[in-house]
Amino acid sequence: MARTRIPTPHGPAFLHLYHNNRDSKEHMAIVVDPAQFQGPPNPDSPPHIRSKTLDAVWSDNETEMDRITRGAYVGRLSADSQHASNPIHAHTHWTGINDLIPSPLIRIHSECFTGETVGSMRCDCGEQLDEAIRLISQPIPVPSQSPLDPPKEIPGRGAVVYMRQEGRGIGLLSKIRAYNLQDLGHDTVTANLMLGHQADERGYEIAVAILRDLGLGSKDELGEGVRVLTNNPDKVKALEDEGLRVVERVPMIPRSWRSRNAMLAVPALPADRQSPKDDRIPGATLIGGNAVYGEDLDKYLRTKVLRMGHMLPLWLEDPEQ
Ligand SMILES: Nc1nc2c(ncn2[C@@H]2O[C@H](COP(=O)(O)OP(=O)(O)OP(=O)(O)O)[C@@H](O)[C@H]2O)c(=O)[nH]1
Repeated sequence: MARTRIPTPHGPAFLHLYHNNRDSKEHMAIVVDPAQFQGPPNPDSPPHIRSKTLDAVWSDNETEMDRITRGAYVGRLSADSQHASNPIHAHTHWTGINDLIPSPLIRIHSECFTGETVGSMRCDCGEQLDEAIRLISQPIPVPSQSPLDPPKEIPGRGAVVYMRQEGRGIGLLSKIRAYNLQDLGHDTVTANLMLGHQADERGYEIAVAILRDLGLGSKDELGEGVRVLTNNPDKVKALEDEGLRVVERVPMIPRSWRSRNAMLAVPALPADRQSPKDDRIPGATLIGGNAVYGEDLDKYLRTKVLRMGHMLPLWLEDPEQ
């Protein structure tokens, strides 16, 4: 594996690139943990999110420069600061107010060339990737331990695991064929099935192995269960089945659905159809409708809710009804 620093619009992060022995792809983790840029861990703050394989010594003849080049350095690498990590100290356990701060926030993101690179409006994948990094980077309020202490904040911490599972695992070629079937009127689930695929062919073994390498969600780590950003209950179950310790599901609301304009565009709903806080909504119209989201994205999101059981806290209205 290798790691490097990447500045993002939401703050600094580390990009980790992983090889694996299950497939031929390179999967990634974008680690948000700004405290790491300030130097080695200290026992009074949450542990740094560090890769165990990165910090390990790889061979007897590995030089300091080899370790630095592959990313095993602490703090921010610069011409004045060039020290490889000391694997013994890289995973200092935190002795502090462990139970007062929320567990790290993570998202498993699946590759989407069309949505992320081309900016296709058939899905919201590009927005979701950016939004996930933004949400993970949000400062976390820490309750004060005595009435005399002012409330504090610590930097947001967590990771996006970027899995090379294009088209929910069916690959780009099949996804493009599925798009054409969608243009004939089929939804994303039916289009997959017509091509001989399952609705969702993704697996999470590698994603959980990456998180384990980062010390996140492992049952053997001190207090580091994870909060998972997703609306997909099957994803949460699949992650738990692979051994991830999930302490909370955090909804991943499409950004535009929350915007003021979207809310203003909501037609008045009868009292018996008020939006519940966080549950699957059978039946019904995309708040804001095509004017805000576009027809293709509208259909994509509706199918996620109505056919794949995604938990979006918004009313959907079926135009056919
Ligand atoms: N087969 C197929 N895949 C699609 C289509 N549109 C987007 N995708 C893929 O769907 C995946 C994105 O799904 P996610 O946004 O992670 O959705 P999810 O994991 O089911 O649920 P959330 O975690 O709630 O977002 C990516 O791999 C996209 O390439 C489509 O029309 N057909």
